[in-house]
Amino acid sequence: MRLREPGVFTVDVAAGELSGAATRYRKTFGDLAGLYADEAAFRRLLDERGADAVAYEVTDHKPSSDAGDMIIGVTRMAPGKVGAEYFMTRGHIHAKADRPEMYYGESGHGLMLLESPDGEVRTVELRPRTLCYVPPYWIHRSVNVGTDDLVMTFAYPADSGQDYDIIAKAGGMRRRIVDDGTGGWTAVDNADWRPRSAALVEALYGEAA
Ligand SMILES: O=P(O)(O)OC[C@H]1O[C@H](O)[C@H](O)[C@@H](O)[C@@H]1O
Ligand SMILES: [Fe+2]
Repeated sequence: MRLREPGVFTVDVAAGELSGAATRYRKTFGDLAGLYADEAAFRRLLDERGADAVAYEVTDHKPSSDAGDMIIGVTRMAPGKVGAEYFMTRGHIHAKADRPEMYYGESGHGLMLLESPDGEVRTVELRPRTLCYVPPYWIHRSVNVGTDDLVMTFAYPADSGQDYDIIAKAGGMRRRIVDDGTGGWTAVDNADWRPRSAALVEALYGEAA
């Protein structure tokens, strides 16, 4: 049996990264076209910051993509809004939909926005030392509802994969996280959202249905 070597990494909370991790994934504002409700505000943001400005960045350790192995890393998200809508990640369901994930708040104030295949919605607030469990089959997206960088450590099974189309095909997630008018957050309906067909929901659940 050829074993992998143990790894040790440092969560650099101030830098918002996993020091020593080999891979880095960056999403710029230019990558996030179509995500936000207020398109004019989105164009203004691109003009002000430039399409290449980093919206969020992930540093992670991906030892393999084997079933039973694990990917660990750190996400850092900038604070801000597009119109009333707080900055968020693209969001996904795992390509192997029955794979879970955990997120641990390191700094900042965030939310995990979750949506089940048949359109149930949950929000979990993330603050330092909050551990959020994302169960199998839930679409998930992080939202920075604070005024500082949101930094989270995460871990998920190495064979999970990410499917982004599930959100795009539904016209986004069912709810949008917006400023409540006093600097807090509230969830509002996304008028563009369309329910998934029963056949698609069943296909996602596969043999577990
Ligand atoms: O994949 P996105 O929806 O763009 O979110 C960015 C990242 O969020 C989390 O940190 C996940 O664990 C990463 O695997 C993911 O890549
Ligand atoms: Fe995930």
